[in-house]
Amino acid sequence: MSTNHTAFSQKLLEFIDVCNDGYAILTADDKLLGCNQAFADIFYQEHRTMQGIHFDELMRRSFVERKGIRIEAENIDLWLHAAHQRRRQNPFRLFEVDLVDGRWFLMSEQLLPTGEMLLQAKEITKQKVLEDQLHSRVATLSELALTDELTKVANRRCFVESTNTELGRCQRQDLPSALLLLDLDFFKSVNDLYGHQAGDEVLKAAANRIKKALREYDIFGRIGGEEFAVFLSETSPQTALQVAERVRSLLASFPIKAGQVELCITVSIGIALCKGDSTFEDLYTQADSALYAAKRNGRNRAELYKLLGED
Ligand SMILES: Nc1nc2c(ncn2[C@@H]2O[C@H](COP(=O)(O)OP(=O)(O)OP(=O)(O)O)[C@@H](O)[C@H]2O)c(=O)[nH]1
Repeated sequence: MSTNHTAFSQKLLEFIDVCNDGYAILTADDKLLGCNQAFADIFYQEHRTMQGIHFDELMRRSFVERKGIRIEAENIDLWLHAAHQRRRQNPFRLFEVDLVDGRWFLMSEQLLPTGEMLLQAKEITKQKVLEDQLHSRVATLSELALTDELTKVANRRCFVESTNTELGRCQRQDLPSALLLLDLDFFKSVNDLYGHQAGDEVLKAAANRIKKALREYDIFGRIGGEEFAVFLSETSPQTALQVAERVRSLLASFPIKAGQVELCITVSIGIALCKGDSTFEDLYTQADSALYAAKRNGRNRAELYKLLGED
């Protein structure tokens, strides 16, 4: 080795000693040849005491002492087995790890043809925290864009989009489906007699109660002031009628508490059955016309849209 080379290696070691990034070298049989203190800090260890430790042993310590690398596994042997499937497969590998104490590191593994490995660990906790905040902000914004603020059920846009997707699927697979439009009866008088806030309470409670009468996979949304809608995919006409009746009777069965008062609230429902290539707009118009009939025929009832001449 030339003098210059030796000087370079010596300087490199000095830099590595004070570097914020962790450095470690593993032998071909996976034992720690040496590391700097920044690397040892990941494992809460003193770098001089780490020499000769096998990679597996280092991971076992993290697992047992719950210090260092976060290892979410029931069985460390299985975890090590999976880790060895990923390690030493390519000359270079980059991956992120998180620690039990919440820190995050970007790790790189560089393999020499001899099988020795250089590990570099760069702390990326700040970037990860910002990334997390950004993700949760995006999630909140998407949720706000799709959810009705008052009742927390799907808003009109979300309902229409989801229904269009499901309607298309049912039509492609030739499955029956139905659209229900629900409108609370004489709701204006709730506002007029007890105030807008009581009206809001009624809307929230009614939405909750309607949801209880539905199946997990039914699409339910608030599509206007006191108007809700339900799309029932893979549902026969008989079942659609039963669901509408279940919703109607559950709402009428006991009063809704709104502040100091208890109010008897009922709902009128219009039902449209999907036929052939009906669009959402077709179904909506038909359900709306059936809803109008339900109101006209005395409210607190469900009506099925029928074409002229149908039974
Ligand atoms: N409190 C409250 N009221 C709302 C909201 N959105 C719409 N409304 C009210 O809902 C009422 C709807 O009344 P109408 O469409 O006249 O019908 P109705 O009194 O329910 O009578 P029918 O539908 O014919 O049985 C109006 O008074 C709206 O102001 C809301 O978010 N909160």
